[in-house]
Amino acid sequence: MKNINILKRLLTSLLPYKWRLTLLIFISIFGVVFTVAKPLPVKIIIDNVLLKQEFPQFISDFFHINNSGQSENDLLIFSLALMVIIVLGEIFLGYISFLLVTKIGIGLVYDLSLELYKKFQSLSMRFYSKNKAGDLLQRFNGDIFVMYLLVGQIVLPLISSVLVLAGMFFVMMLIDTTLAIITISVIPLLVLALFVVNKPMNDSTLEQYSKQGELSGFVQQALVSMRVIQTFVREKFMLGKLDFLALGFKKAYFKAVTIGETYNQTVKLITGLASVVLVGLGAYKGLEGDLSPGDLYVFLGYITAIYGPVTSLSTAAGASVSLAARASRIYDILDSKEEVFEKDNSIDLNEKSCLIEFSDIQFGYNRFQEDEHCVLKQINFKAKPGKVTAIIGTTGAGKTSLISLLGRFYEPWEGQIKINGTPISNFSLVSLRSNISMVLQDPILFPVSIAENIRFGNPNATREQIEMAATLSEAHDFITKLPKGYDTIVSEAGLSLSGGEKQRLSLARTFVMDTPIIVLDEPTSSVDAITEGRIFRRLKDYCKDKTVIVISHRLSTIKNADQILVLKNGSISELGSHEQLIQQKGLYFNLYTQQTIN
Ligand SMILES: Nc1ncnc2c1ncn2[C@@H]1O[C@H](COP(=O)(O)OP(=O)(O)OP(=O)(O)O)[C@@H](O)[C@H]1O
Repeated sequence: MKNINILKRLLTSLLPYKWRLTLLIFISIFGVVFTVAKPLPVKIIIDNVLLKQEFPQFISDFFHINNSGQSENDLLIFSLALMVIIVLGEIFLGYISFLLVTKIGIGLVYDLSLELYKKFQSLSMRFYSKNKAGDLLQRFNGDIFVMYLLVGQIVLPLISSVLVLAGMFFVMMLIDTTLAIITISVIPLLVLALFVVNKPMNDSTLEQYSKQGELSGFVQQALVSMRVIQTFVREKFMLGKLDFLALGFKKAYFKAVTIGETYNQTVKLITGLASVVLVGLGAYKGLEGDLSPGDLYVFLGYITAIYGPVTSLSTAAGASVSLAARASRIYDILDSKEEVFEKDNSIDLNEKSCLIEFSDIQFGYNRFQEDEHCVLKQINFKAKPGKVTAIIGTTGAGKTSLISLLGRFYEPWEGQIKINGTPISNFSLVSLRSNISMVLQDPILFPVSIAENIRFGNPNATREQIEMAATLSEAHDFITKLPKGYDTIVSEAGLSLSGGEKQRLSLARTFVMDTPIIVLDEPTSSVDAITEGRIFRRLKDYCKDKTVIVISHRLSTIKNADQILVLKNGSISELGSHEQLIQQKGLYFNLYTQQTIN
């Protein structure tokens, strides 16, 4: 049932192509006429030219041929001309329908790629913590391409095979009813075979592609972590893991192919045996004089030809099972619930200065699941414009989780975050996020030029603005020393740059955005203390009226912040200025004294 629903959904995706599809169906109908008419010229040559039989009355009437005066030569030429027309017609229609099928098929792949990528961009971070990038890539690159087969291997063969079978059945009924019925009785047997094999074929195809996804996910992860693998000398260990996954894929692949091929061969067996019965019966009827040699030729021609549409019908049925299985992997993503969504009447955030207010925030990652636990509890604080709010705390205290809520990458379980008194859920996501520049812990760069990497924060930034942002983040000097300066291409995952250089580029990308809210999550953890000091001094000037939230483990960096928020096990344990917190002699005091001694 599930497969039928998926196929229905696939078919509705053909709606934008209805006119091309209609043209394709018309071409198929013409094609059927040619296929069905194929043995007829030879039948005329055998029966009416060689054996000099008369045409049946209805044919003579239809073609206005006078039976008594028919000339063998004319008939021969007519039949040969008919043969040439049939060959040319088949070639022409085959070519046009191939082009149409390709155009529709590749169009479907294009449509779905856009839809899927759009969905990828709308899904929250929770989705990405649950799904491996490699498997998603496999679905995007591999599974989407099955759409290409929808028209070429399912819709078109189904239509043309049914039409060809109906046409042949009609002509066969005119010649011999018994043989026609035996020929058509093959179809229920094929349906039975498909019914038996449907579930195992579906399950094994799904397993095959999910194993392939796991394997490519592992390889992708290994490729970006090659340095760690080599540093820890874990090549053998990783090879063992790959071997395990590859073996799983090998087994699943073999199982899926075996089931598919068993079905194909069963189809061949059924149609092959039916052909033997038909040839035997036809020849017997020919001997008895119930079939003319020309009719027998037509029958034999159809028996061999009928194998084609019947096989393609059953192949189409088999392909639809595998297509449904792979399409379900795509629909699973398209149907994933967007945890963070916009209200219909969302408004734009359009303020020069922003007062951020966290009220009674409760949050955790795996709500309503076995491992549900609260990561943030009763968070209440305000971050004012023109002021720097620093967040510190032990590892895993919930600092990154806290700022993720501000950009609505996750939704809080309870409580509200407001900007200038309006809940952030009232703002459109685009406007909310375009007002926040965020430097994340892991500076991710793209394999494009340095200038393009910085411009990612603001596509309209001029070269001058890019260089200013780079100066602000202490990146300008090292960039100008690179062979091509700002036009140097950052290699895959930024491997050719040091950690500190990547962080400074990431900061420049943020500064070029020029937003009223700036969030920095350990932005300078890999930068030396002197450079870091210079960056923060510049930052203070730059952020004069901006609301800045900064997370850092280096207390020397944040001791000048206007307020410091100390997180402990997901709750705010201390809040105040450096001097106030030192006087409290709590966690901040301990951490600060420890770092100063070190
Ligand atoms: N995507 C996630 N899914 C489930 N749990 C998560 C996820 N991200 C973080 N956590 C958990 O939430 C808790 C808080 O993590 P968070 O990253 O916010 O801490 P942090 O204070 O920023 O730590 P650090 O200083 O190490 O960066 C941790 O227990 C962490 O394991």
